Amino acid sequence: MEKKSFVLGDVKLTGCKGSSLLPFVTHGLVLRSTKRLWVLIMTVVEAYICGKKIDTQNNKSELPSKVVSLLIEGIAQNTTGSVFTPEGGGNIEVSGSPTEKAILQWGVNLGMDFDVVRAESSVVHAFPFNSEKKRGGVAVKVPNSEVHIHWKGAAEILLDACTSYLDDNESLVALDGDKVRYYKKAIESMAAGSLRCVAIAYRACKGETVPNDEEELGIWQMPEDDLVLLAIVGLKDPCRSNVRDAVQLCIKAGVKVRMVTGDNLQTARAIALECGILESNADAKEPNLIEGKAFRALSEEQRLEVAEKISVMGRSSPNDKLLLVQALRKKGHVVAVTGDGTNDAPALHEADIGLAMGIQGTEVAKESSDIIILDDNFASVVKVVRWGRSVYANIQKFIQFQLTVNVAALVINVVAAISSGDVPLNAVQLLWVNLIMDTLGALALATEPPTDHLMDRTPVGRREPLITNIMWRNLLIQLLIPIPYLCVKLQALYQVMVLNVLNFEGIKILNLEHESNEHAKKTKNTLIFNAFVFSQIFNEFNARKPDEMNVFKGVTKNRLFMGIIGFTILLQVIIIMFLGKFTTTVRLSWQLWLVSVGIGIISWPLAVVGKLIPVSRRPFSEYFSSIISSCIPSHRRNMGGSLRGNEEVL
Ligand SMILES: Nc1ncnc2c1ncn2[C@@H]1O[C@H](COP(=O)(O)OP(=O)(O)OP(=O)(O)O)[C@@H](O)[C@H]1O
Ligand SMILES: [Ca+2]
Repeated sequence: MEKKSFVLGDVKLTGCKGSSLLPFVTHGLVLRSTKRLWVLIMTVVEAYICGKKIDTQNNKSELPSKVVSLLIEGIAQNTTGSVFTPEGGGNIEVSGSPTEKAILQWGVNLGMDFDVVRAESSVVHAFPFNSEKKRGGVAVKVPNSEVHIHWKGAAEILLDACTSYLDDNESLVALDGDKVRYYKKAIESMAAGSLRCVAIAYRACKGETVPNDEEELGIWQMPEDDLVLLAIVGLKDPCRSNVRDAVQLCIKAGVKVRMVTGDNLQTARAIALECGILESNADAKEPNLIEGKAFRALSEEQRLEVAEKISVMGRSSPNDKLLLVQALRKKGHVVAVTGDGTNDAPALHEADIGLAMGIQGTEVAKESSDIIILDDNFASVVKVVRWGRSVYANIQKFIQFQLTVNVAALVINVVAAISSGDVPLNAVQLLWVNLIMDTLGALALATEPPTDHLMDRTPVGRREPLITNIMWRNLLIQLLIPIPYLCVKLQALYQVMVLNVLNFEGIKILNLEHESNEHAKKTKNTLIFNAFVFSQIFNEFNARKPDEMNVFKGVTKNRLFMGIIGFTILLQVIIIMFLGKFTTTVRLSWQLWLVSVGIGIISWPLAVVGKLIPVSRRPFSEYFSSIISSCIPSHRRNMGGSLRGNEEVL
């Protein structure tokens, strides 16, 4: 099935789970299952070869040639990247994943001529890098009819499979306890410095031990023990400068950022501290910081318990990422996952929102995601949250506006019809009112650009109602405008209220007694209609900011909104002044125009008063449910489950 997609700044939304975009964007939590959103170009900055640390800038001269040639062979053959030398000279170009590129570039610095080295031996079998095993390898046939098995992978894992190393004199030395401790310490110190550690090892086999025919080769397990350690390198992932700020913005917006990576726990910890995911060293301990293996070993209940506390998971497998997403979703969280590799696909798919990376992301990752981050930058995730919240808030604004208009019109007409058999707002007028609120209102309110205020809000829970208590309060307060009119209709308090003037007494006060009864009634109804429309026009400003006092903030920047308000007023004037026949209205004097606008503008101070009334965070619907469930025993039984469900979310 072809996915619809559209590009929004640096993100591209793909339409397979489009509806799930809304919940995420308002609340939730970003779980990065890749470090790539964080970093720029990786480079090898530390290396341990021949049992000692070497200078990565000037390492060629101090190394024995056999070690260099084996390393170069491994780097050139055991890679998914490549090196391109432009014809006629110029800088060489390396391609591949960031890790591959860094290692290839280091190989070039060691004197590797990529094409020449690859032509010298032939690959007989390959085991592509695998996130589960954290290593990748090739078997290459070398000219002396030997087969070299080259492995490259997570340092401490590969180190465990090594039994010897080549020393300065090119002789094979057994890896004794001291040397293993030395290497482990080196890995720890590199990881603490936020370096990604990769080991390169090899093993020589006799040609006869490798199967010849294709079929046998297909099922052949390349030897992965008794390896000779060639090098351990530390790759630096420089953090993008804006990542820390973006993480802080997420935290402020109530979005918890977690890092789940295949990297070593210490590397992950150092990077998390650098990016602000972990605030201090005190934070960096279990269960905030956990290894994939430990998380995997927990029972399902235990996983549910610790999942919420986890900030960083290191050495995770693709399945750990999936388990964490599942646990968090079970806990009622809305989960967004970022990922690049094929290994991230299950987690991306399982998440409420999957965000794949546009540049580094594999096709599989992109296919499993809802949003593609075109610039591979975490700051764009913040943009997604901002825009998503804005869409959600705009829908809420529109709903509130529509409800106010509809309920007000309905109440006016129903009460009037019941009390006097006469409807002040006729069908054509209601059609016009509908046009204002449906088409023009939607255009005006739904196009409000995102504001910083959106990022200060707390997230909206998965089961929170779309119409919040604040919206109900704003709606009810606006209904106070037609109340005087209704009171008159109901023959109560008619002396004091504004719209009173417009009905029974209105004809007298508006000096319409000398006019024909029919004309006087039409003038009164026109005034009601005009005042009603102006109330809605002014209320459209209130609808922009349901929870802020200053409803005019940034209004001039939204040209479309201003244009629509102007256009609506213009159309209203045209209707009243020239299209009376059509809407059964009459022309109004300037005094009555002032009265209409005056009544309409009451909507502004009313909204301010309304916002001073505090509302509870608990949805009104829940109060009703509890009242009903306490009254009806059977209802209580039925509601039990869902109420408990809600409590868990809150
Ligand atoms: N091309 C590679 N060759 C060998 N080892 C690699 C390679 N890429 C990564 N590794 C090793 O595997 C670890 C990362 O594993 P994995 O790719 O599963 O993690 P990830 O979370 O997907 O990482 P990323 O942040 O790069 O997306 C690294 O710490 C490194 O030691
Ligand atoms: Ca990855």
